[in-house]
Amino acid sequence: MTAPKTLYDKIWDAHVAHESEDGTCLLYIDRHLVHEVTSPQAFEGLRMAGRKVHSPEKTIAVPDHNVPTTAGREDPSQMTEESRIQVEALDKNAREFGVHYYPVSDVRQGIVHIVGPEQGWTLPGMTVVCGDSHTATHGAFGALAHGIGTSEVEHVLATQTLIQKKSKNMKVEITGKLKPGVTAKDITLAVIGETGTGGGTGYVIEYCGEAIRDLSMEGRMTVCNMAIEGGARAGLIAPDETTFEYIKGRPHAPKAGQWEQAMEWWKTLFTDEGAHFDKVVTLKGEEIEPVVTWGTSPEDVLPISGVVPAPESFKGGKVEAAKRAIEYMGLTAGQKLTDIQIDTVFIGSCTNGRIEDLRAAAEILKGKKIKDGMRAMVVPGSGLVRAQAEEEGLADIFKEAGFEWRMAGCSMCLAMNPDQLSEGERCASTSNRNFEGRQGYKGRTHLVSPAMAAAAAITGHLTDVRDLM
Ligand SMILES: CC(C)[C@H](C(=O)O)[C@@H](O)C(=O)O
Ligand code: SF4
Repeated sequence: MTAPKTLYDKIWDAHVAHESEDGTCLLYIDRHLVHEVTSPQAFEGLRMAGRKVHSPEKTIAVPDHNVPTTAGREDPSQMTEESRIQVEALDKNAREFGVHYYPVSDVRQGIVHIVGPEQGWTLPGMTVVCGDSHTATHGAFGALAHGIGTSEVEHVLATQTLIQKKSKNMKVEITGKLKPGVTAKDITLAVIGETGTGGGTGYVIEYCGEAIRDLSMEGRMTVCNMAIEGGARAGLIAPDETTFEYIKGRPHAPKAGQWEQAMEWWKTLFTDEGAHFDKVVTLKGEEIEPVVTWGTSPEDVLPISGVVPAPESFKGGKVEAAKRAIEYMGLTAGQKLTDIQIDTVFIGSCTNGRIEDLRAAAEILKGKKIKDGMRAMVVPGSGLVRAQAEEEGLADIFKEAGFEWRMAGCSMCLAMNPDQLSEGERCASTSNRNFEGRQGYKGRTHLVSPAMAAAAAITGHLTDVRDLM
């Protein structure tokens, strides 16, 4: 009998094309997602070497980071020079090298990590890479998915392989049931609050347990999306009926005839009884509260009922970091989190820009208005999410509440397009990073779930969404 394997071991073993004595491997890559920020030099490298894209049929390109989200955005004059150059380069490269391409004018355009699963490109047991750290999102399907650098993008374009060393196995188990008002975003933030941003360094995380099994595919994507903020190479979840159900019928999913064969492989994708994990973290689902970040690192997580911590309550170098974070965020130690006033709300990003996220926010906003003076925007993760939300009447709920209803893109998640915070503005954001200046120069970010973002938009301060339910 062979030794029991983890899900990660199984996917890894199935993709190793060559292994060197020092353990460095050449991995076969099933899907390569490409966006405009990290690909221009890679394509240019190919061009200069006179090479072609090895597997254009496995390469998917979509502009997302720089694209404006307002009407008339096809007009290049809406972008800064730098943004325009990147978007135009992707357009030229995608067409010239013949890869799958969803330009801004295509309703399927959106954030690469939302478009991939939506179109059925991401499937269980695959290796998926992209020149983007949030590629971890695709791990929700039981795929080994992670970010790569621009020189690796060029390598994958040219060879459909990647040089990698294997990470260690980590298990994150969320037992039991979540309480009402607690979501996948709260799980993933709570895990980072527990492990810290370095807790996953050197590991691939497998998320498991009843609370994970109970999540929809979209919730699972939210969880895996932030594996990277926990420091992990990738995050993954074993596929099950929820996964297969989601995939079936998507444009690039296996068709009738091929489906059964695919399922044979997919059904083997679970961690064997007794397989070894190098690290295990367990959280009780029923103990997770709706959470927010108070500082400038995704690990600065607290239940919404908490107070801004005293820097002295931290250890070692963290004391100084906490002092700086509190100062940057314009807060005082001991201040109740629910007393923090918010002036901007951003609902979107590859963490929380899917239809269920919009439904969750709309559910809270229905028939209500956002606080006077509040700037609030919804940026659907793809054109198809946007269309679906319009069809379901969610767009009307957002607009009637006072939200701006935008076109798809990364938007204020990292402010590479015109959607930015101005100095000192404070945002409740459904994105994944609260770094200094991430959403605009000297802007301040509190990471929350979509329902919590909606609650803050109504009250004008960080709010326990359960008070509005
Ligand atoms: C621009 C891109 C390389 C970057 C990433 O890799 O994550 C961005 O998507 C982000 O979220 O910060
Ligand atoms: S939505 Fe944000 S986190 Fe996701 S890819 Fe875009 S910039 Fe990165």
